Amino acid sequence: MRTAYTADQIRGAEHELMARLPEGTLMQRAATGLAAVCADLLGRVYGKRVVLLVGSGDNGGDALYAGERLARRGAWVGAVLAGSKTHEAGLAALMRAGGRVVERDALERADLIVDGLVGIGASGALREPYRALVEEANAARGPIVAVDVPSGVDAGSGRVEGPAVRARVTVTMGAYKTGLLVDPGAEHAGTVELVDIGLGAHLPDPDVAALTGADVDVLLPRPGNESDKYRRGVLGVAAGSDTFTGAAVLAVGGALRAGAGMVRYAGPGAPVAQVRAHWPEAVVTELERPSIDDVGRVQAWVLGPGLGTGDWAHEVAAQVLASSVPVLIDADALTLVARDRGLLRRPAPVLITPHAGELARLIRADRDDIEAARLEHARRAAAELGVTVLLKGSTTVVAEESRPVRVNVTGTSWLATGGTGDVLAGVAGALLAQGLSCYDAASCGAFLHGLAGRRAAEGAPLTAADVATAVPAAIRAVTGGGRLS
Ligand SMILES: NC(=O)C1=CN([C@@H]2O[C@H](COP(=O)(O)OP(=O)(O)OC[C@H]3O[C@@H](n4cnc5c(N)ncnc54)[C@H](OP(=O)(O)O)[C@@H]3O)[C@@H](O)[C@H]2O)[C@@H](O)CC1
Ligand SMILES: Nc1ncnc2c1ncn2[C@@H]1O[C@H](COP(=O)(O)OP(=O)(O)O)[C@@H](O)[C@H]1O
Ligand SMILES: [K+]
Repeated sequence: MRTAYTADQIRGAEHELMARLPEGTLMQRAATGLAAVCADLLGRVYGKRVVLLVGSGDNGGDALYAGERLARRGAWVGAVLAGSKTHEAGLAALMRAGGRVVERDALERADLIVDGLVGIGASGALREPYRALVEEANAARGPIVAVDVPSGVDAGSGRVEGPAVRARVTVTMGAYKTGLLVDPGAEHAGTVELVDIGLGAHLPDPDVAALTGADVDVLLPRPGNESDKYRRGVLGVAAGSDTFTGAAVLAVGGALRAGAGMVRYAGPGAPVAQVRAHWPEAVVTELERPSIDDVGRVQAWVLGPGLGTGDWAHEVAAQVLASSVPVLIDADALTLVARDRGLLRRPAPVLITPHAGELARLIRADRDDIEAARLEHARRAAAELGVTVLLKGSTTVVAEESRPVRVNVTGTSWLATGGTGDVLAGVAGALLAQGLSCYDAASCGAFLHGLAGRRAAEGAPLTAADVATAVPAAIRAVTGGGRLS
């Protein structure tokens, strides 16, 4: 599990640790790690031009001491002093090592730029002259190494207001910051390198967590000798309408590929014909009226992709939600629930899988605000609605009350194409039916879906059906393949 923390949590841990160590120890550890990453990126250090952007706080101090180390190895190191004050001891150390203070035009010819403008001490959008410096650094030819967080990215949320550094690498001190895992911050951070400064034992429960392949391996259910199709978990899918048939096909496909023992599909005539044609494996019930009485027993439901939002759909949704098993609510069913929140009052667990637009309707927020502050809104929705929330988009996040938000680190922007969300609903629904909690089904589902997306795309467009096809390969990749139980 990769864990991440807010700026306040990091500051608290640093405070505790600093009290036990000689002054300046942590900054020296940070600078050593930072200089090592810079040296790796430069290849040969001797003779290279390194420009440090130095703000008024300790983030600038880290940059200056790393600059000192690079200057001692023969680099030409120039510091652009941007703040109202400068870390004096750091600047003196750089000077002693042969570094110098330079003007901003040195950025143009830099082989490497070190962004030490602001770290976890920043508040709000960058002010001048930092803004202009960031824009010049982003436009320069040399790669940028950001110290702790890219300046302009809010360390605690990943929020970006105004200009922000676009780093090749971010060298982060002591622990990951939440803003490095969540877009738009994550996108600005480039590759994140963690420098161990000894914070570990002083850190509280994390703010957010990201599953790794090994975590998903542990959580994924596998059939054993005692398994049969019913015990593995039967998923009901209430999706599709005479207008939207594809969503049903894709959701059922995702579920079959993600290990459901059986999938029972229920819908009207047109999607029934399509599901039958694509998936002879599914057990299909054609609904003559909006009733799920004849569908048979299931351990979980996926409700909503392509379902429509009229009276028929409302009645199907009400019946599915009146059942006593977990329900994943997606797409059109989210619209129904936004209109009639009473549908969510049920004793069994609910997982909702909105994109930002759908969540905006559900919690009456602005879509752009949600995109800009995904964590905050996913948390708010989980608390307000009393459900588990999987918020889709460039960074998918899973929120449930009293648990750290899980951030998904797989995925690719090639997934931004019609129907991939229906596949995700099927995948996560199949995991629910196999007994995972909403929290685990959502986060493992997002992980596998993202991995399947990457495998299906490999740098080129994909279709939603390709993503479903690639799900078993994604599962094999995390489980090591072939293990029997
Ligand atoms: N503590 C530790 O043990 C360790 C800490 N470490 C390092 O220290 C960093 C934290 O240092 P920090 O607390 O000094 O804050 P920091 O991020 O440098 O910025 C603060 C200054 O920036 C300014 N400023 C703020 N907002 C602004 C804005 N919007 N636009 C423009 N300016 C703005 C404001 O200055 P002022 O406006 O007063 O001039 C403020 O005083 C941390 O990220 C890590 O790199 C490591 O060495 C490991 C050990
Ligand atoms: N820019 C992006 N980067 C990564 N993944 C994305 C991006 N945009 C969308 N996705 C993913 O693609 C899927 C789209 O789902 P959704 O919006 O429900 O589409 P649809 O309704 O067409 O199925 C989600 O899993 C989402 O996380
Ligand atoms: K920085």
